[in-house]
Amino acid sequence: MTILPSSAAITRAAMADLPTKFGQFQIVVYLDAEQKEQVALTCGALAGPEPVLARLHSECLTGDIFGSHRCDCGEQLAAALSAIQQAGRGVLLYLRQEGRGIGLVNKIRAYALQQQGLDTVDANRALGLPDDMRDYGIAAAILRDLGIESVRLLTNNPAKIASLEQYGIIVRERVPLQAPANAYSAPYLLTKQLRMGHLLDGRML
Ligand SMILES: Nc1nc2c(ncn2[C@@H]2O[C@H](COP(=O)(O)OP(=O)(O)OP(=O)(O)O)[C@@H](O)[C@H]2O)c(=O)[nH]1
Ligand SMILES: [Zn+2]
Repeated sequence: MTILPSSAAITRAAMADLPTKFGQFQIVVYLDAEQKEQVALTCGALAGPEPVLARLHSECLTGDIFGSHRCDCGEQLAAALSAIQQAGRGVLLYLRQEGRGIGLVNKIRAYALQQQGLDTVDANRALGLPDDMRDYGIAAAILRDLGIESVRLLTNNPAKIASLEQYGIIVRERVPLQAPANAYSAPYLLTKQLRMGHLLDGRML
């Protein structure tokens, strides 16, 4: 495997304690090269060779903030924060890659197409956009800044593991993070399972 240089320029801009309904975190805010605010929520002492329980969470305004049933993001976010607190040591990166990197306007355009019957992959393609535009160079740079060399990654997405490893972070273990499907999210989760290679247990529909 070729290790890509994780040259993403990030600056540690601010840091404070953040008590939450899940437990005590520290929030660290970074600025990336585009001056976008990227966030790490940390729990416990992270530096060193011992693998750290980690979640790389891509921004989903509709799921994370509004409780949308179209996707599993909000539930995954809550489950990841709980799991990190339970472990007593871990990190959640909140990455500003809305809509798998296509942004909110395009994601909502893709939702409108999904309303007409396209699935999440074909909706992106109908807009002339890639299935997934995300890059994990910024995530790798933040993990490295926190002194993290290897992780136990909370994900169902093998592409996320491969991409992070390309930037030189060792993924020691995949920790599944599966939210229950509902009537709205089931077709979306089925597409992720069948067309995007997500490792989801059971039948979605
Ligand atoms: N383009 C597009 N993006 C979506 C859609 N639904 C959710 N998203 C975005 O997808 C991202 C979350 O990606 P997921 O594929 O659910 O999860 P993942 O992060 O790849 O994989 P996990 O680690 O297993 O959760 C967020 O940025 C969401 O805003 C959709 O229908 N179309
Ligand atoms: Zn979502």
